[in-house]
Amino acid sequence: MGKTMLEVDHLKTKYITRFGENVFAVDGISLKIEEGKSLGIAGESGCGKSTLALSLMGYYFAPLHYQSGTIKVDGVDITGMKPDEIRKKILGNEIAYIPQAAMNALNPTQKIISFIEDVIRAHDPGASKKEIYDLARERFEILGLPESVLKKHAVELSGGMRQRTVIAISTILSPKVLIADEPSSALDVTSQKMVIKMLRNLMEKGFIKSMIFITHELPLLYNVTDEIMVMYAGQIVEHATAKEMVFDPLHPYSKGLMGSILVPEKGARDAKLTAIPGTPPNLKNPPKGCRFADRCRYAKPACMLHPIAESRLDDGRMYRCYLEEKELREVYQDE
Ligand SMILES: Nc1ncnc2c1ncn2[C@@H]1O[C@H](COP(=O)(O)OP(=O)(O)OP(=O)(O)O)[C@@H](O)[C@H]1O
Repeated sequence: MGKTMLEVDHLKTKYITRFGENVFAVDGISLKIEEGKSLGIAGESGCGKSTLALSLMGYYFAPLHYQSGTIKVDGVDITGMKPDEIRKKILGNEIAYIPQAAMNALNPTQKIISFIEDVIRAHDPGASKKEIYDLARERFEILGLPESVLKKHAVELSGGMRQRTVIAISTILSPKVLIADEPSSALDVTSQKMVIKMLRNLMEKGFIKSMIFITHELPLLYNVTDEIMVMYAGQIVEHATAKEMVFDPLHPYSKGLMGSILVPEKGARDAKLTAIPGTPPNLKNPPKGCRFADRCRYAKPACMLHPIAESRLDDGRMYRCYLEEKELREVYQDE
């Protein structure tokens, strides 16, 4: 087993609305990522993926609040750190984050090299301009980005190039964990492929030690990550290897999401992806039983009665369902 880069234990975080209501967006999430490994997080819009990303980085600014659980990066517990301490000690060198639509967040009046100077100097105030330029040039070259980009402004770059540049800037300090939230979803297919290739390259070269890749585009994850975690209504409903999740999903919700991957035509795939009837529950007042029960075609009355605990198979695969593995496989086979 490799060294554990990120370990999260029963993390609970919530939004407190201006009416004082609690929205339990991350409700007891546990996960572990080893050095050299990547984890995909998938689920419908609103299931808590982005909130999980913010929570992992200790980004607790109202209305988001920490409730309980622990987060360790390379063995160091960062759970209780203040946002200022997180910014100085963790962000950039321990955990790097690429938010949704990151490529549009670059200040258009700043040159790319000056963003890199900001990131490096936040952790090493004494670094000289030349040292920073040399490091940036070398990194850009290894990642297949032209050196000329360093002297350009963000507005001078195409969308795909801007996104790859943001990724190069965010990972310049070789973080232990990269959290990429929908890093390729706003791009055309060719640029998407280049972004994915770049992320793989960063892992292979050891410039990032581990990665979390968040997306609602499930087919992407099979090509990018070692493991996949499916989230539903703030909880994990299944965590398996990417291969298991794609070819042999166990939880009825994963089955609904993943069953579509093998359909070759994009149109058909999209049609199936939106085909799970119903909508996720309101996280202000989630159901006390299985959160997916009212959309699940295999639900039994007992599913609604009590919270569903996580079950673990012998190979370590986790799923959260009232039905046992054997029952699930039988009902799937009968269809
Ligand atoms: N500022 C906020 N105040 C209150 N509730 C919020 C806030 N931001 C998000 N939420 C709620 O938290 C839940 C999780 O939202 P989140 O954005 O993390 O989901 P997501 O899976 O990342 O969705 P998407 O794929 O659309 O980004 C949703 O129910 C959402 O309505």
